[in-house]
Amino acid sequence: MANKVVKKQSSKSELTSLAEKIRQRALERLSASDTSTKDSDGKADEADESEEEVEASEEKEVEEKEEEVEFESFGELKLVPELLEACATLKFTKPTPIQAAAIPPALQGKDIIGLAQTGSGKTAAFAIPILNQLWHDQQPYYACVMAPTRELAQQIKETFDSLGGAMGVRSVCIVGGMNMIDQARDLMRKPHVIIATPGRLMDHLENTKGFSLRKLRYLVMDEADRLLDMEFGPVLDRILKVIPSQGRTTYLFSATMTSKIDKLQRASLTNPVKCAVSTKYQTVETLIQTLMVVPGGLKNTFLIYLLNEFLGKTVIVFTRTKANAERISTLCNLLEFSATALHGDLNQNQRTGALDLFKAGRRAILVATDVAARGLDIPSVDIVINYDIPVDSKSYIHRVGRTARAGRSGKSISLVSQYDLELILRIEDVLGRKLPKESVDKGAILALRDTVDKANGEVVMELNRRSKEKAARGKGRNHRTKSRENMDREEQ
Ligand SMILES: Nc1ncnc2c1ncn2[C@@H]1O[C@H](COP(=O)(O)OP(=O)(O)OP(=O)(O)O)[C@@H](O)[C@H]1O
Repeated sequence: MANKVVKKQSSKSELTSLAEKIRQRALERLSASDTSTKDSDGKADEADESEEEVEASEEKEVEEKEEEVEFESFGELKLVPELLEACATLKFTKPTPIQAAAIPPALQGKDIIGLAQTGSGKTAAFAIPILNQLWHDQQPYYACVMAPTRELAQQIKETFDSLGGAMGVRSVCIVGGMNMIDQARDLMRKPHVIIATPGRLMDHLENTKGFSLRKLRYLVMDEADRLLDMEFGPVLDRILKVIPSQGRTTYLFSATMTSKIDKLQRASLTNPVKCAVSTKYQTVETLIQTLMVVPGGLKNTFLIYLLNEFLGKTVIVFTRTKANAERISTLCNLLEFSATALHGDLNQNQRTGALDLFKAGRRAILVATDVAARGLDIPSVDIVINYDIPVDSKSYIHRVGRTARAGRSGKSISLVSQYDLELILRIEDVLGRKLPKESVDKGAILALRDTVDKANGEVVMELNRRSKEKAARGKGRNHRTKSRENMDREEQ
């Protein structure tokens, strides 16, 4: 954990001195014109990174698996010894409920729709049956897993590697933002499992000689509802055209799943079994969710107040826009809360670097857009703060699901301004309950306000300056690659 300069305060005099300290530090740093701890392009893009609205219609389309089966150990699932060993090494003692529900029908060769809460072990629920089959029938390009973001694809690869390493499984991660030629070389090494974002996978299917998925046996869509959305749909349709429909097993997994028949048809499932472990869109019991009503113009101050309250904890702050993520992260650093940003305006090395810094505990705060909302498994996230309320409820579920994972506890706080009331009501509706309000120390807020506002003003000016510089540098540059890169829509 990065060194802490601010301590949790309570009395009024202490608060004033806290504000004074922060102000002092801000002034010192501003005069040194150093407003960020990392390289950033400061692009002021207000593009909305949210997902589409939750589907209201509940159409019945697949057979549901009713009975809940409990297994005391993975041994009862009759897996190959190498997989049992890997589970033991990973300290997976018994299957989680989604694993207990999905693995048996998957081992029988069924198509699966897996629906379970965030952090409940869905990755292993689809990786284990694939690896078990692969052991009996080791072939190149055996399975392909698609994920909506690069970071999630990388994480899924790590799960396949740790579960399949002992049986010699080779996997490759094919995502946007990385070198095509290196990836083509990796593909030529005939890996068994390909984990990919859709745009880049399509690129290789079209352009990499000798690479095809004609013999593919398993197709997995993780965060399937997102992949089946409009934005990925056309690329997905093209991918599905060039992989076999006969003899292919398909798994769809997510914590929130579309129930629209046309979308599910896009995935070309054959008599799927729906393994739904909890009812729709539930969050885990170990997660405490609250909200904080924030008067207009005080959002930044409330955020800094909260970060100070949670000093020493690991926090993800979610924003709706890339520009906000960059601004908040810079603001935090200026006020000496160690933060890093993760959003689609960063190049892939910066994105990977940011996540690694956070995972390693070298930054206590990750300020991210929804690019980090789905799937990322960082076990030590204590708190999720919604700086901006997501415009759809699904996104809320995925964001708060970054904490309280695998049975741990966690907390989420949503900052609600007068503009967000409707959004929060919709979220509460989906959750089926009201979110309790956090109390706030008004004295602390008042004491912090000037310092935070001033620092924020400086940050905005600095980011604008960088943005102009970048625009000037970028003028006349060739943007040929842009349209293709845009197919990895997680960047948007
Ligand atoms: N059987 C098990 N026993 C103990 N821990 C497990 C087991 N299966 C998975 N885990 C751990 O639980 C954590 C969450 O798993 P995973 O990332 O697959 O969740 P998820 O359901 O995909 O979440 P999300 O919906 O957010 O993507 C991981 O750290 C994983 O290693």
